[in-house]
Amino acid sequence: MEEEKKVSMEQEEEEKKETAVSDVSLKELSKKLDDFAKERDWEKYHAPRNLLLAMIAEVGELSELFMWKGEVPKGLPGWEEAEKEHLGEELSDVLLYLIRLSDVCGVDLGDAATKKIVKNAVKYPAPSKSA
Ligand SMILES: Nc1ccn([C@H]2C[C@H](O)[C@@H](COP(=O)(O)OP(=O)(O)OP(=O)(O)O)O2)c(=O)n1
Repeated sequence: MEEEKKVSMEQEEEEKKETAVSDVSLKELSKKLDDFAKERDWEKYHAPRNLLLAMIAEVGELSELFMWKGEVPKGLPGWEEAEKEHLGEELSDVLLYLIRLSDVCGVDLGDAATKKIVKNAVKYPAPSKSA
């Protein structure tokens, strides 16, 4: 009985790992990054300039994946699954450092980005469709 319970818990854990977490918020990620830094006593390293440089280094790693490939069509046809997985990791590193940087600078990134989209729309109005 106990053994069955253990097996089903293990199955549950495996399923959890495979389920995509696509609707996570910036706030949730920010909290996870804060916990990650606190648990390792890494807050002292997470100063704004360090985080900015770390993010730029990750942008370099992201660029390497596209280097010398010529133009890459949308959807990345022909890329192997492993390459796409690697791309996801590099994109995540950039995003995570950006979120952490915003956080330690006291910027609410979700709010700032939402306001910026509105500002962009005012600066670049869409052409009127009624003409
Ligand atoms: N001081 C640190 C070091 C790492 N990380 C986290 C944020 C990034 O998501 C990831 C970066 O880890 P690595 O520096 O090991 O970089 P990579 O994962 O890209 O490994 P590699 O450079 O070996 O490919 O870890 C962090 O928060 N603070």
